[in-house]
Amino acid sequence: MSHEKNNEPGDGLLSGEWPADFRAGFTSFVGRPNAGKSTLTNALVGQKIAITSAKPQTTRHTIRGIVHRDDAQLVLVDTPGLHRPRTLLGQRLNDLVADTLAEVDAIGFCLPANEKIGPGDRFIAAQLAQLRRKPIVAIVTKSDLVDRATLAKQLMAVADLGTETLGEDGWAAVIPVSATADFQVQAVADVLVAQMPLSPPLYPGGELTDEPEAIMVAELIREAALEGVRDELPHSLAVVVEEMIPREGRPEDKPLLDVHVNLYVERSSQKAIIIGHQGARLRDVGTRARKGIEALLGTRVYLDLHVKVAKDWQRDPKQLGRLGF
Ligand SMILES: Nc1nc2c(ncn2[C@@H]2O[C@H](COP(=O)(O)OP(=O)(O)OP(=O)(O)O)[C@@H](O)[C@H]2O)c(=O)[nH]1
Repeated sequence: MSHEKNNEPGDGLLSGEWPADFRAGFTSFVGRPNAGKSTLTNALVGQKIAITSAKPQTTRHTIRGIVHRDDAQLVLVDTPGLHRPRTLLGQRLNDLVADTLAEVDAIGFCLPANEKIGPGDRFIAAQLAQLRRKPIVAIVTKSDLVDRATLAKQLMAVADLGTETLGEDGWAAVIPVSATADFQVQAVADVLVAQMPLSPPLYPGGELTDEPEAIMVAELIREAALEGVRDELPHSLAVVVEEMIPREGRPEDKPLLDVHVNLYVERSSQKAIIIGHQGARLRDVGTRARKGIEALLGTRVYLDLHVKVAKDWQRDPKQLGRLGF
């Protein structure tokens, strides 16, 4: 048997056979809030997993998507927006980011094509410079939003930022992409794969995420709950899946999963927003989230949502611990 194509993509862990030049490893996207990290992750993985939104810092959990290819496996660790700590929550997020980055094989630093390099980007670049000798690929996102000349200028400016912060060698590569227009998405994967070590596949094929199902369920609910009210509730919503248990006494071919979930907000005014007039909005959120969860888990779901007020949870270490941060 030739050793190039003797396995399903990523199935090597089970079959014990993979090409000698197979590469596998971890990578993580960093960048200012809204830089396009989640959208790029989704485009690469080909399934909607990470939350995307028009508002900054919605990605609170580290979510991995896996790109399976015949020649490589790229495990994407989606970090929250690296930003200057303001609240305690911000501090925790930054610790999480630093821990995550120390473990990955390469970093993709996302900078939007349509925004001038700013202090936020420089701050992140300076942080990345401290992770000595970790390959960093500069990814110029949203390139569909600018014309060629502007894109060329931005690529130069980004390259300059690399040599300013990392010294002569600068970034491992600079590459433009548009995740929404499907421009250069494969090229980004190629560039990142080139930075991965030679390694057998790390995960069996077909596995799209390494995240506990509960976290993905929580993300789906959070996304549904924020829809249309992001302006009122951008950062003050935490979703905790308390329980996911198969309903007893169901026929084998018609299982039902009971999912009990608490949504935490900071103020009772926010609770009212989530719930809506006579609970209409919450019912709607439940219906939409349930469809997503059923699609994700492949089983029928009974979704039980409760909204609770946890005062100032972003600043209270005890609350943060309870909410899983
Ligand atoms: N036109 C265009 N818009 C994009 C592209 N990629 C992302 N966006 C938009 O930019 C916004 C932010 O994208 P996200 O992927 O959520 O950004 P993020 O970096 O993950 O943001 P945080 O989670 O806040 O850190 C969303 O409204 C996206 O639809 C792109 O390639 N082209």
